[in-house]
Amino acid sequence: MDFQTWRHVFKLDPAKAISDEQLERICESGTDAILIGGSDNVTLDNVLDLMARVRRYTVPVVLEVSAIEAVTPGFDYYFIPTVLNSDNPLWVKGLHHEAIREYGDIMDWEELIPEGYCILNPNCKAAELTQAKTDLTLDDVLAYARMAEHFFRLPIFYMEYSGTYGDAGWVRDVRRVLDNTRLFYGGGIDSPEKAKEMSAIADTIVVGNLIYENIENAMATVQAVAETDNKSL
Ligand SMILES: CC(C)=CCC/C(C)=C/CC/C(C)=C/CC/C(C)=C/CC/C(C)=C/CC/C(C)=C/CC/C(C)=C/COP(=O)(O)OP(=O)(O)O
Ligand SMILES: O=P(O)(O)OC[C@@H](O)CO
Ligand SMILES: [Mg+2]
Repeated sequence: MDFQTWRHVFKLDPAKAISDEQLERICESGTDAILIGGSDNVTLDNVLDLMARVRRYTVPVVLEVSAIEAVTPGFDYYFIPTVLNSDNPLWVKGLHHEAIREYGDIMDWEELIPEGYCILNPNCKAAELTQAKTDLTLDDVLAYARMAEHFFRLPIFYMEYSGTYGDAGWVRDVRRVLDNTRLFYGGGIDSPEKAKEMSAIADTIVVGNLIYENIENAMATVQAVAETDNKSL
């Protein structure tokens, strides 16, 4: 299992309810992985509950850590966001320092995958929580992408438009400046057409809210990505 080959990922929010039947469809959909994460009300109880339910299936499962108290063993990977466009150091490296003080001795570093987030929707919860500076120009975003790849050498640069569909032109320009860092795109994918458009550009697309809003469309994004490649960029 290697996250570097993933093209489609579903993000499940531990704070939201999902039926067993819907969860089965998501886990057996052919998606490359299930990412468990959210920006608020993430507790150890709801993470453990969702992990146990997803573990019935063979799909890889990742915890995207947003709260230290909800970290628990049993995941294939731990994705750790650092918000590059926040000027509050807590969200860049502060909580990370605290968590490494707590778990540094027992950590399997191979399972820990840092993600350089650039949050671009000013109205999403994650932007509000982390005080992200979202009034950015394309040049600002390109600089964050280059910083992720060449300065911090992060394996993932995540363009986060959570809740709204992003600018495909910007995503394309960012993709063109990245060689080794993988570009994740997430936000507002609510149809197979949008999944196709973004997966023709980004390395990996993340589908979140749609799971809870329109499960049929969510399922259709998997096939749409399977039919799309991003080789011609
Ligand atoms: C015991 C054991 C197994 C230990 C394993 C070792 C391990 C993994 C230790 C943890 C190490 C570590 C460095 C942890 C980091 C701790 C931490 C809390 C870091 C801060 C992360 C961060 C910047 C969070 C801010 C919020 C954010 C960017 C979340 C990402 C997910 C996201 C944007 C979800 C979307 O949110 P949603 O709820 O859907 O809201 P909207 O739809 O409104 O956007
Ligand atoms: O919920 P949506 O808008 O699909 O966004 C997916 C993901 O990027 C959220 O962190
Ligand atoms: Mg969400």
